[in-house]
Amino acid sequence: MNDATIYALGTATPTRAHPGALAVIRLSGPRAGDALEQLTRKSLPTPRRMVLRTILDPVSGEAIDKGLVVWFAAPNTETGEPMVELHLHGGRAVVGAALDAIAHLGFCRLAEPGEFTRRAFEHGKLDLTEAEGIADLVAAETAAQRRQALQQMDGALHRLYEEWRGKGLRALAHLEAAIDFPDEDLPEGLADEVRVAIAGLQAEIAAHLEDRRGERLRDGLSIAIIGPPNAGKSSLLNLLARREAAIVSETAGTTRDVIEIHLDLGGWPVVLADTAGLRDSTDAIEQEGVRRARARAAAADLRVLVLDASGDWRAEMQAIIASTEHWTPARDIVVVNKTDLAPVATSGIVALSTTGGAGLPELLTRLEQSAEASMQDGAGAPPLTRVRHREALVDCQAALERALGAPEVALAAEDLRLALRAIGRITGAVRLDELLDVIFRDFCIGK
Ligand SMILES: Nc1nc2c(ncn2[C@@H]2O[C@H](COP(=O)(O)OP(=O)(O)OP(=O)(O)O)[C@@H](O)[C@H]2O)c(=O)[nH]1
Ligand SMILES: [K+]
Ligand SMILES: [Mg+2]
Repeated sequence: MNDATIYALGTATPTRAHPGALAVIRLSGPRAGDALEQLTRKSLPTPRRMVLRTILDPVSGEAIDKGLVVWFAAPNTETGEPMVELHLHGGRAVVGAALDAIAHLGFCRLAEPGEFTRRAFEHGKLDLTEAEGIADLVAAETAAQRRQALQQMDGALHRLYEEWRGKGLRALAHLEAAIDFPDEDLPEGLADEVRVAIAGLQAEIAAHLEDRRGERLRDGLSIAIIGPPNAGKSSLLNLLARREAAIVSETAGTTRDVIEIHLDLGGWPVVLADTAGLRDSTDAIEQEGVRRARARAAAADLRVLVLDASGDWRAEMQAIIASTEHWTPARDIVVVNKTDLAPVATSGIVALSTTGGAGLPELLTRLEQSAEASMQDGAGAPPLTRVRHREALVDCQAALERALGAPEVALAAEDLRLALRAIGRITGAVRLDELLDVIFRDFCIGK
């Protein structure tokens, strides 16, 4: 499959309304150099040097554009293969003719989605987590998402998972040695050493699984607006969204479904949810709304409780906090709304008026502080970012647990192998010959 030389437009597809000033077309594969020679009718330039060339159609000989081209010689390229970049003018006709010209060469094909990165992985230029980091970087919408993706692309997760795999491999090497070379002089207390190593690994993985920062950052921090009917929850959602996302009315019980909007809160991506007013109701539909509101409040990373300043807000606050699962006083925020009707001056709460906008700056500051605090739980180690990794690590933990409880060394070794295979699945690197290397390095058996 990698015999093919592939090509693709690397920049956005130009449209009539949005032609690009520039367009970059990339080629990768064994005949990328041939392609450049034939498209320019000149020999290859010095690698990694931009040179000005006229691009010609190989069939008609017609000049298509004049642009900067770069030749990258393998293996020191992004994919590990010979590569070419064509920096052209970004209009539709230029880009269309240039792509046609490459097709006319007869030995290149259009790249499939992600194929350049996949080739980089196959040539050992990056592991799967780094490849995923690239995808996340391209998809990043906020500053914090960009930082996390960049860290992952730079190998932060790769190094963490490889470190765990290294620890597991050493423990496995001890077990393998005990199985394969029972008469050899092995260090004493081997079983204990292995036990301690496995338990240590389990603890590290457990802490990593607990840490939700990475997933929050990729998917958005979940914030639920809750409170009694008519407190102004939907008004607050609309104020933060700067549009009429939810219906506002003086009828108590207006909102039924959970309504979500996406926000950038000081660089943190947020999914903000408006919910039904919490009260006992005989209306079956409203009851369902209240059930959903409570479920969302419990599942959210943060909660904003909105109360009506003109009512008995202190009593309502106490009742709702007491009945809300996972209410966290240090993070969750109490907003007393409609302060245009009844002023309040109480510390610890945010006094707001969604109609006049009073108190909005304070609320935004509190929200940003709470978001930042949630995102920084367990900061330091790079966070888990994907369900794929989480699932593999859960499998890994289960296998480690079985290994600890195994009645025989051979069974423990098998479970440990499965645990390592699960980690290897994350990075895409499971090679059995590595195990032998580790055995001989650690023990010098047969010397
Ligand atoms: N005076 C005043 N009225 C407000 C304020 N905020 C909201 N309201 C009004 O209060 C009423 C209820 O607002 P909503 O935003 O629908 O309240 P809600 O909490 O979403 O209500 P439900 O969805 O029914 O639970 C509307 O008539 C709003 O115009 C405020 O700050 N001051
Ligand atoms: K309402
Ligand atoms: Mg509402």
